[in-house]
Formats: sequence, structure tokens, C-alpha cells
Amino acid sequence: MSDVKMEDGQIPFDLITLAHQLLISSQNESLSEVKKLLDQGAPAWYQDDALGWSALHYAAERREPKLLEILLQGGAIWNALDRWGRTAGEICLSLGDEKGWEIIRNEGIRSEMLHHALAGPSSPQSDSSTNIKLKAEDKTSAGDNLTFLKSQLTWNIGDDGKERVLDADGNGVMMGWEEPLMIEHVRYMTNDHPNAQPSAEGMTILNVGFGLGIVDRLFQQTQSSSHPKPLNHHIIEAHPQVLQYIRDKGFDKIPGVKILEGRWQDFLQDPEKLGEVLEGTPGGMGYDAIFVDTFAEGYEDLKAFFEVLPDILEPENGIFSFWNGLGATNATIYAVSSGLAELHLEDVGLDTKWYDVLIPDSLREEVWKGVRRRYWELPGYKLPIAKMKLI
Ligand SMILES: C[S@@+](CC[C@H](N)C(=O)[O-])C[C@H]1O[C@@H](n2cnc3c(N)ncnc32)[C@H](O)[C@@H]1O
Repeated sequence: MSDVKMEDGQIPFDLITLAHQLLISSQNESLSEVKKLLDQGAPAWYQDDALGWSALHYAAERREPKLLEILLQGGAIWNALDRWGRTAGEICLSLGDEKGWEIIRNEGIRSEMLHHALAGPSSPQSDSSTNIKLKAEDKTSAGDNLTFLKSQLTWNIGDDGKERVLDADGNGVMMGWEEPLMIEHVRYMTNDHPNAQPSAEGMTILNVGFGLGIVDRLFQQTQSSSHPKPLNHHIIEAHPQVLQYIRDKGFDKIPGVKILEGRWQDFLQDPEKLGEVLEGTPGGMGYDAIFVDTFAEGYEDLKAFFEVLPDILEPENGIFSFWNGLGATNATIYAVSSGLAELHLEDVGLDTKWYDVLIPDSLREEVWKGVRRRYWELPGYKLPIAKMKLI
């Protein structure tokens, strides 16, 4: 946007005139008229003051898929948000326009992939250049992992009666309402694995981020009397207070459990440490199940985690899953984030299946009482299960 502003930060008058003409013609004029304006240089990114609507929002309201395509080709921004935080995709969804929604979602995935391809391999530095806003603009500890890891945490019981842990700014680090989703993750990761069957020796598990320990307790429980307990259960956790909580609960004393104290980046991105971690798995072949659910990390961090998977996931039957919560306050951004994750997992050699899970009743209004920001607004959860592609 800045490249078309004049030195005093104003947008040139001619451009504003074209922008307004484009907004009007996107509402009710022919496609060729819209195209003509775009060819004349009308800025498709422009949003009006009243609603914060772009030409793409107006086109979505018209239910005119071809017009959406013309605008996107002409520079419209797929994830421009109106005053209520809606993309044009949400306008399509509210009108039941599946085709229009798919055009916007596909453009989102395409443009985010392109952006990542141009940005090169994942690095913390490339985080700020991320196109997609998967985390709300957040200057609190939720927006920065290292700040979070120094933040004072509080454990308490929410108005829904469930345990939760909040950071110093009142952000929900982990909340008890998520337990039914964690149950599904563990079920999909363990049910059919050969090493979890009655006569097998037990699975080797890596969980990144202990939080309230919900997922780790489930990994220990799912294997009932007729099923083996995990053979190895490694947990990477970085927050000093969470590490103390683990010791207070005696979780570190459970047979087979090993706590790796530090950030996952320290263990898995350093070849020497990675070698030591892998020595703890049978034959150094990697883990049967890997789950990742951290906090104050963005899409770039998740993508960086994907990139270490080929080294740490047992290649034949290993199963990877992650807490799919990025962008979960907006249906279109959530779909694009999930689509992007699938393509990036494919890049590192994994096939992903998605399981639709209804958001459980445990997510009630009172859950958010005393929490700084709602991080979930959608009716459904897309649960990923990924495995190495068979060659
Ligand atoms: C959302 S909670 C995990 C909840 C857990 N899945 C459960 O079932 O209770 C996130 C956890 O990740 C930890 N964490 C955050 N960043 C991390 C990092 N870079 N490496 C390791 N652990 C991290 C936090 O301290 C926190 O305990």
C-alpha cells in the first residue's frame, strides 16, 4: 500500500477516485466494467471507511464467482478484514456460496505458498514477513515465545469448573475445555498403531508442550490392561513453572517417561542434541507418535517443526499430529492455514488426513471469563493425522 502513497502518507486523489469507482462497480456493474477499471490501475486492495469492505467483499455479496476471480487476479487481498473481522470468504459463507468461498480459500493457499516459497526456508526472522495473520496482533507474551517463557503463569479453575493455566497477561495457555479434542487426537494417534496392540511392546511417544498434562495423561491411560503402556514417553517442555508442576505431580517418575527440559528448537534443530534424543527410541528409528502443541508460536514455528519430522518420525508407521488452532477465530483463515500446513507437510514427505470434529459442549461462554482473548470462535475443529508417504 505504501508504494502508492505520496510522501505525506496520502493516497493520490486520482487513485482514490478509481478506488471508489471500483467499489461501486463491484456492487452492480458488469464484469467488463470492473476489468476496465482494474486495467486503468484501480487499487483492488482499497477498503472503504464505513464498513472496511473491499471490492472483493462487495463481489462476494453479489455471489458472482467470476468477479471474485477477476478481482483476485487484479490484486485484491484475499484476507482483508472488514470492521467486524470478516474476510470476503465469510461473506460467501454467510450466503451459502460454497463456490465463491472455495475461490477465495484457494487463492489464500496459493498466495501464502508463494509467499513462503519466496521467503525461503523457515527461520524466526522470516516470521515477521508472514503474509497471513494467524495470530492476533499481540504485544503480550502470547505473541512472543521467549517473552512467554519468562512470563509468570497462574493455575486456576475457570467459571466452567475446569482447570486452566494463564500467562501473566491473562492469555489462556491451556484450558480444560480442550480435553475432548485431546481425547480425539490421542485416539487417532494410538488406536491402530501396531505397537499399541495387546501383544505389542508399547509405543514410543514424543509430546511437545506439557501444559496441563491432558494429552500426556491420555497417552498413559489409553493403553488399558490389555494394551501396553507406552514403551517410551518423552516430553519436551520449556517453561520453568510447568516443569515444576510436572515434578509436583510426579509425572516425571512414571516408568518410561523422560522430561526434556528446554525448547523443542534446542533439542530438535541442533544435530548433536537430536542424535541424543533419537538414541532414546528403539534402534534410533524415531517415534511412533509425535504430538506438538506449544504456545506463543506462529505458523513459521510450526512449519519449522514440520521440517524436522523426517528425522524424528518412525518412517513406516509413525503418526504425527498437532494442535490445529492457528487462525481459529476466522473460518477462511483457518481453512487456509490448514491447507497450507497440508502442503508444507507434503513438501517434507508426509501425507495428511483431516478429521472433522465438532467443537465440544465444554466450550461454553463462561470458559472465557477472566481470559484476555478468545482464541476459538469456530463450530468445527480440523484434526490432522499425518504419516510418511510410502515410496
Ligand atoms: C497449550 S500448552 C500444551 C497443552 C497440552 N497439549 C495439554 O494437553 O495439556 C503449551 C505448552 O507448551 C510449552 N511451550 C511453549 N513454547 C515451547 C517451546 N518452544 N518448546 C517447548 N515447550 C514449549 C508451554 O510452556 C506450555 O506448557
